[in-house]
Amino acid sequence: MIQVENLHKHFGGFHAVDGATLHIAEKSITGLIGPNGAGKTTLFNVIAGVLKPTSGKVLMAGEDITGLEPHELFDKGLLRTFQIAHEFASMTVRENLMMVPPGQSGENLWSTWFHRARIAQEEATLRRKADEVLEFLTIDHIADEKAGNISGGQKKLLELGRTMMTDARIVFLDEVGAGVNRTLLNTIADAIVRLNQERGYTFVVIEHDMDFIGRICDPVICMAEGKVLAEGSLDEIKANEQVIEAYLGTGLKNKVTAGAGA
Ligand SMILES: Nc1ncnc2c1ncn2[C@@H]1O[C@H](COP(=O)(O)OP(=O)(O)OP(=O)(O)O)[C@@H](O)[C@H]1O
Repeated sequence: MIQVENLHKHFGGFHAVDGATLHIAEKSITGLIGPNGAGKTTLFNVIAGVLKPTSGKVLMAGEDITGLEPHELFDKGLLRTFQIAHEFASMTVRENLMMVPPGQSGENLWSTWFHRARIAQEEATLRRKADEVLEFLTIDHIADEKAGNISGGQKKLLELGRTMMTDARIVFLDEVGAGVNRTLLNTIADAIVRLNQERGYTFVVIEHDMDFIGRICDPVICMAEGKVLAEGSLDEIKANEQVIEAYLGTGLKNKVTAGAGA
């Protein structure tokens, strides 16, 4: 579905992404792992239009989407989640969802917000959809909470919920598990798997928690120093000498060589 060909992203003389080539299969939940500084987030940001590549290509279903703006990619169903913006913290969880009507690009959110007549017209439909999303994610009990007051894990679920208000087909999730308790992490994992199986979402997930990766991701792609080192099941990745070498000395070695996915 997404083909990345010899992608480079340089910051001055520093090659954060240094010739990455990879394929993300349609309807997969692809895990992207690698030691700190491997270039995972930079790669995400280039694919999702947040950063322009230095060189290389990104294709989506054969179409060249290299360097498109995030709102153009959004219209094609490709988006990466972002933390709930500061401005939305004082709105309720349900209102945060209702701010993201299908086919509505991020750039237009504010203009929509100011055109309250249009909001009013669509409100009933949006509210119903938002409530369905909250129920799907099992966070309907916090619908009326201010988004700024909910826990880190609930915020992650809300980020996921925002994608469900759109016509998303492929969603990039960066470090979903950071600072999230185990129970909510399980809820997030379940939601990702259900969205994948029941609604045909494709996911690309960056995560350092190998249990989480092992539980939901196949295949797993390992990056190091801006390049793709290996791709396969987590067990295959864990047995790969180059991968083990890349993790040596990072403190993550034990995480990649033990436990997860086994
Ligand atoms: N805007 C920037 N300017 C200069 N260097 C940058 C910039 N963004 C990222 N880098 C550098 O590029 C390298 C790759 O960073 P990136 O965040 O993509 O890695 P990562 O694999 O996501 O790491 P982590 O797992 O720690 O989040 C790092 O050395 C980082 O310092």
